[in-house]
Amino acid sequence: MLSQVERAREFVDVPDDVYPQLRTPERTLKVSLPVRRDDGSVEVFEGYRCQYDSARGPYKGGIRYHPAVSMDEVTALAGWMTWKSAVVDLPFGGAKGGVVCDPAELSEGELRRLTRAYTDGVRRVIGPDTDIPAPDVNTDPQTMAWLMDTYSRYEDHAVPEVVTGKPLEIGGTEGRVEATGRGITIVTERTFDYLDTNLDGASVAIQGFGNVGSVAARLLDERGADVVAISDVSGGVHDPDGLDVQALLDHVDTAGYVEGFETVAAGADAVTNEQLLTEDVDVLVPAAIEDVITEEIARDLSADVVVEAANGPTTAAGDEVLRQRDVPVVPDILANAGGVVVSHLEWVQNTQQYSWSREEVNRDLRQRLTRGFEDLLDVYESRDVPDLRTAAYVVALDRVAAAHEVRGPL
Ligand SMILES: NC(=O)C1=CN([C@@H]2O[C@H](COP(=O)(O)OP(=O)(O)OC[C@H]3O[C@@H](n4cnc5c(N)ncnc54)[C@H](OP(=O)(O)O)[C@@H]3O)[C@@H](O)[C@H]2O)C=CC1
Ligand SMILES: O=C(O)CCC(=O)C(=O)O
Repeated sequence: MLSQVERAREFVDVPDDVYPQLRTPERTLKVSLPVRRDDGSVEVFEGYRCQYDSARGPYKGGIRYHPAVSMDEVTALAGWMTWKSAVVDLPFGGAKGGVVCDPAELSEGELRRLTRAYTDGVRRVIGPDTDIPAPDVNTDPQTMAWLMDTYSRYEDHAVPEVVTGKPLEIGGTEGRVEATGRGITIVTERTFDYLDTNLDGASVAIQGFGNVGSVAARLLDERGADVVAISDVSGGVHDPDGLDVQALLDHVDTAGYVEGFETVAAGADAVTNEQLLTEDVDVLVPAAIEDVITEEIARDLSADVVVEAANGPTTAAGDEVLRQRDVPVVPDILANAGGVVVSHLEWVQNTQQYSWSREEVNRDLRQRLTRGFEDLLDVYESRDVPDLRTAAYVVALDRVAAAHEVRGPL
């Protein structure tokens, strides 16, 4: 993350006394979370909340449950949230949280108690005007409902605006569950317009079939693209004539994993995650975890365009190879910003006790992502920046640095 900011700095006039403040998070809280397991024993989990920068507004960012969560990971993710909010011009700073755990090994009751323990642990640093969490990997509207409920118990009244991505029944917004995947579709359309090519019939490979990957697959398919490869942690499936996305959704609903779809779908073959990432397709959409496009994968990558749905899917070395090979990469901080754009609408609705329709939400999402894309292209075309990622960081760094500067010297 710092190398990306460093590269953008060559093109932005960031005052010397502001830049050091952008290189480290403002605060990181580490919490120990005692949770009663279903067998009566107590296990202590480790959780984090990193608040990276708040110059432009309250901290904002998701919470992840995953075995690989660490302080370094949440710090990088919180930094990316800062640049993401800025590139689409939301009045937010950046944060991220996480718990080191394997949710597949926890029952619903254990997940609820873990979420309550996490909320107890971080409740003094989060709040509707200070830091507003949301879903990320392995967390969902139900997780957000438990968080909202636990936080509200301390306040003696309901505080829906402390968290976004909630169920509709407690102040969630229409369109948030689909927002990130819908945003990927909007950004992919805009990329094809820019490259003067047609998305109809374009082949797409998607790594990750969770919230973001599955919605992107469904909407890209509806939009006329051919989704030819999809994977999750179990492996992937490939069909050169296009997968039946709805049938795969049904299969995952019953079987739990993508694996095995090739045995029930005519024309589909099993592929590994590595094979999927190097498929010869028009668009590759990494929508799972960080660091999957390594230097080696980048050398073998055959896609014409990469649209980064995951946060940080490309390593610094992989990025360098793609830059040298002139493979256009639509960077995560713009491509997957649809989630936080609609989270912002949810937060505004909650603070104003108002609600917008799904059509209004989707219209705002399209407008804001399109404007973000235009801002990025303005920089890309008018300044001598090497790639779209650097252009996005120039837009974001400019805005965050300006906020620090106008708030005055130390
Ligand atoms: N949710 C949101 O609104 C936003 C999410 N993002 C980013 O998008 C990415 C996906 O998030 P989201 O869809 O919410 O998460 P989910 O937990 O809903 O889905 C994650 C998907 O990735 C798969 N996966 C996990 N590990 C691997 C692996 N090693 N190889 C291949 N696939 C793997 C999972 O498989 P399985 O289910 O089998 O474990 C699952 O299909 C993350 O990088 C997240 O930070 C970005 C912006 C907003
Ligand atoms: O909706 C949000 O507030 C943030 C979602 C998120 O964690 C992300 O964009 O990476």
